[in-house]
Amino acid sequence: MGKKKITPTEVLDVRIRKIDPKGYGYARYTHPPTTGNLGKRLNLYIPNVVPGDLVRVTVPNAKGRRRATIDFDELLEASPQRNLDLDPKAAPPGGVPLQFMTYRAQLAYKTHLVADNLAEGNFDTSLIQPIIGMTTPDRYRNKMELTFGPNGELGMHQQSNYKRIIDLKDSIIAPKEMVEIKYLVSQWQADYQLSGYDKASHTGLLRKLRLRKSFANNELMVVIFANDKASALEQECRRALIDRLTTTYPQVASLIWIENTDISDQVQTDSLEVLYGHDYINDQLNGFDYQIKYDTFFQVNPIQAEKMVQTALKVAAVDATMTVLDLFCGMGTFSLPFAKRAKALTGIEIVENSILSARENARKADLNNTNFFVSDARKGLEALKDSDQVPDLLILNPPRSGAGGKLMRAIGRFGSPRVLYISCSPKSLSLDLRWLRDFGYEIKKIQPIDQFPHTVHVETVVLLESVRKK
Ligand SMILES: C[S@@+](CC[C@H](N)C(=O)[O-])C[C@H]1O[C@@H](n2cnc3c(N)ncnc32)[C@H](O)[C@@H]1O
Repeated sequence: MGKKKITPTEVLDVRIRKIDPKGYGYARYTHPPTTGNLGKRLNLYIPNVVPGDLVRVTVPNAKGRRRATIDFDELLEASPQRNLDLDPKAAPPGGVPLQFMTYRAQLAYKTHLVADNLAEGNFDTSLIQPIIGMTTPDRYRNKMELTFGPNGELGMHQQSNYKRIIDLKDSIIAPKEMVEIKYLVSQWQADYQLSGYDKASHTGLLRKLRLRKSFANNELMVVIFANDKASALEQECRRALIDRLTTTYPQVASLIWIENTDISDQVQTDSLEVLYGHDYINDQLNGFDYQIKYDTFFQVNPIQAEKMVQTALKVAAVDATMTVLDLFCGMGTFSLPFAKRAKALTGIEIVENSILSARENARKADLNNTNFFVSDARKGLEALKDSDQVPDLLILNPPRSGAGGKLMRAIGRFGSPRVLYISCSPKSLSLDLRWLRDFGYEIKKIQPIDQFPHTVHVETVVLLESVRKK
């Protein structure tokens, strides 16, 4: 049997051309004629770099490869877009692929992202307003979700290898006390020798740690997802978790244990036990109170969320004569401020807990002109179709995957004179908006807002008007 041919490892110096949608730097290497691999191109995807960096990489088996995802060995030349305050090798991972880019460069990158995606749909990109950024773009998140690994890790899935959990040391976007609570929980786990969940064998107790924080009220929620009930814990172990958390952090207003025995990684609930406090925390946004449960969606960056709602109100120019429909309304982040100015507002949302909160939040704000109901957005829209009143303004703020063609066509047929689309994905935004063009809608305003510094995501508020003659 002939020996398998081993092609040599190559050490290459490459310049980063751009950041791809997942946050990897992209570099291209074309093999020179002398290597006998003439003109063949090797596409390299390199984390923790910025466009313009010159880096050295070692690529195993380079000759026959077309692509490689690989860490760099050495930063040979830093791009002007690089944040030189951060040690290029020292910063921890954690869903923040742009953390090495200056914040100014991040904002420019995101503006391009919005423009490129809208240009692909042949939309007028001259309507794009200067992006609204943060003054201090660090430690802004009010929610973190960490995974327990089978070897005692507690952190994030590695981007290039989902099975591997990288223990979280720190994160530029997590509030300090969330990072400290991570250490506290890890210590408790080690002291009581509790196993982390192993997805492959479906064994191990602890699965996920979800932390939520109200910046406005200084309240914390700690949620542990486990493969068994809390009653499986010994009394002392359970007591230690509660005592350690609540004495060190008196702001813990809710500690919840959720049993999730499902084989899939989806967060689901077999049973829920409140170990301490309530099953919610209270937060505020734009002067409204919001009750947040473990599974209710709430905008993750409260400082920017306030600016986003203010922008939406300004762009849509709602007044007391207008009726509003808010699809994907969540707990009413947009609904409440809009209802305060409008004649009436209907909100539709699929998560029951969110609708219960939205009703309660509206009641606390003395808003008697709201009507919230649990439904899939498209089915809810269908149900409203037969009522004689088409709302003057339709708001939609779908998840990152977008609304999709079926719903967008239904919105087009529904025929509200104005549509306000708030999107956290320029790609799905551009795809969704193309559907509305066929129904005679034109874009009037486009406002990007950086809700997610250090990540590749960006929020965009778009106002459309129907220009079709009735
Ligand atoms: C990006 S969030 C926006 C929520 C709200 N507008 C806010 O700002 O807080 C999207 C919301 O859509 C909800 N959702 C997801 N799929 C849905 C569907 N098919 N129909 C209705 N709501 C849905 C989610 O539960 C989530 O609350």
